[in-house]
Amino acid sequence: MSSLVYHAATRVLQNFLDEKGSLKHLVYNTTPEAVADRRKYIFKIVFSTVKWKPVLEAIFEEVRDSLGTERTKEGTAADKLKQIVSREKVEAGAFIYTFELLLSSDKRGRRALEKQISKHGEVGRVIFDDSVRGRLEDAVERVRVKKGVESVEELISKEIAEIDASRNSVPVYMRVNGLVTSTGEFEKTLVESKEFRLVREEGEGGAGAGGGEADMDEECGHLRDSLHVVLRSDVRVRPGLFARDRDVGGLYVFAPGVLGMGGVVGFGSAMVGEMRVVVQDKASCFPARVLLPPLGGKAVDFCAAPGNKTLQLVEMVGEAGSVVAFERDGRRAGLLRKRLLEGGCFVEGVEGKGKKEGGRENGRKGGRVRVCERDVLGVEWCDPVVREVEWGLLDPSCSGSGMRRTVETVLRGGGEREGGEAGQAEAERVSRLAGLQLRLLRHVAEFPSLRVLVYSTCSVHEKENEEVVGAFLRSREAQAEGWVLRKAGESEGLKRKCEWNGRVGLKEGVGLTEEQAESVIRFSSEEHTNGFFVAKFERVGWEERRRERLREAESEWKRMESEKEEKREEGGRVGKERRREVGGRTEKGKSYGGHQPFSRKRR
Ligand SMILES: C[S@@+](CC[C@H](N)C(=O)[O-])C[C@H]1O[C@@H](n2cnc3c(N)ncnc32)[C@H](O)[C@@H]1O
Repeated sequence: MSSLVYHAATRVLQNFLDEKGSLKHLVYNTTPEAVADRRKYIFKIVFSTVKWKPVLEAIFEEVRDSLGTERTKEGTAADKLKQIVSREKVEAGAFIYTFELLLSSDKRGRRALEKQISKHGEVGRVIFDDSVRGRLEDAVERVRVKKGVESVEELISKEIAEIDASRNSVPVYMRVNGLVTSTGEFEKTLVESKEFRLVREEGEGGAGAGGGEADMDEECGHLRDSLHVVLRSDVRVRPGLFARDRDVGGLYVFAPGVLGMGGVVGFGSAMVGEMRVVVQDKASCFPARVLLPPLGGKAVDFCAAPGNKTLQLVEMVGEAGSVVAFERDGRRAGLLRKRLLEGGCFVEGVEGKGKKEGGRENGRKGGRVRVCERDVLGVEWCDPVVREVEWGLLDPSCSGSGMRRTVETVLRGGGEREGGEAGQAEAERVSRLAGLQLRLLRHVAEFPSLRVLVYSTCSVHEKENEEVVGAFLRSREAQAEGWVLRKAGESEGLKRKCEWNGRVGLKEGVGLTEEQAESVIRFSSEEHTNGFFVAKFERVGWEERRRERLREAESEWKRMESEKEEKREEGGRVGKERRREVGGRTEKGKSYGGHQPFSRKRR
């Protein structure tokens, strides 16, 4: 194993511990080209080390305690080990080398390191030094005894072990990006590769070589239930199975684990890399499908990054339509632009794949998209950028409580936190988020042309879902503008009427009537998706309101613009007078009595 692999793994782990990104992102986007073909292995090393980090910390503590009372001779391996484990933040390399030496079940790494340890950094050399190895092994034994477990394997916390085991028990969803390819082409590519076979429901047509006896699950008697067949299939067997999703057009279901450890196997790396398909949970595909902006429509994604739903909207409105995508976070807005360009969009004001020589757009099938790096709450209702938009999608920041937990999130402290102080902090966070979600809904409800608005979260908390919807419907803005709740599951954008909404367990008093509570869609693991929520609002009497509101918007915008202009002029005049007062010189640190000579536009 080349030392480059371990250097890269150490850097990835350090960046992960410094919260610079997810493991996958760091491994696949920040490691040098020289180790490109070893990335899967690097991911494995770092992922396993992260998983064992609590145990490694306990081992370091033991070593610290035993060496702390010992007078080690300066410059010896024992003395250096003492320094390594005593640092306030133990460096990433110490975790990786100790993991390989003591805990990894795959002994190849350890053997390779033993042979070539001189090529590694000081931390690696110290940990693999024969004179300290015994101390480390003793420390593991003491940790095991303290925890009262039989074997080293049992040291991993039950929680992490469970999550690790469940990682592969949910399907993988891939949505065909119609801006770059088509469902027919996608199916054909997969089937012709002989790597995959399409499992079809009875009466379903299309490309592929499915159907027949193999589509039956004899064990449980489910016949031609494609989701079921795919879910139960073995990801290691070729050809693998995949199926069309029954609710969302262009969405495909693959067996759990089809995305290899950290990477995408075979066909996927190219397809995902070229954004011909987007790995997107089924529930997260619903908001855009429920909104269903028509061809030529003017849509808006109020909280857009990283852009999965924006891509859907751009495809739906087609060449004659347009999409405005807001994102308040600069870094995420950059990511949004990049993904939209790579996903085949024509992004206004940005050169990229969307444009071809001679100014013609390259294979463009979708509408233009304008990325606005702005906080939606700072966008005036009469601002021309939103004045014409009719189809709105609001997918704001939320607690993410519906997202499946991963080893990474648990180790970062993002596990389920109920009760105690952590529970209290989480409850406060959810309340704060719910407040922001409601503010956003009330704010965008006044945009003059908006006729349909879809609200979604990846939360399972009623506080962020039903309660926000109820409070919005009772708000002054919703009442004045005529917003009402519609049945989200009956949208024509779905392949079939969606009647499951997981009402079970819904607490009383969330502020919705029985009928309203049945109009929203709640996803849970029972639907083989992440926890998710979708509500659809429509503006009653939209056509008449729109004309009137547009007139008001135009004159209000003019008034605001001229007020701003007056202020600018006034600022300039006062500034000149002040300068005259101080003899034409601007003195450093001089206060102008709190007056700002040049007012900044509110954002
Ligand atoms: C849940 S994510 C959106 C995911 C996105 N819809 C997708 O499917 O890829 C929420 C995003 O909205 C952004 N956001 C939150 N509040 C915002 C606001 N007031 N104005 C603009 N963007 C906002 C966040 O920075 C974050 O990137």
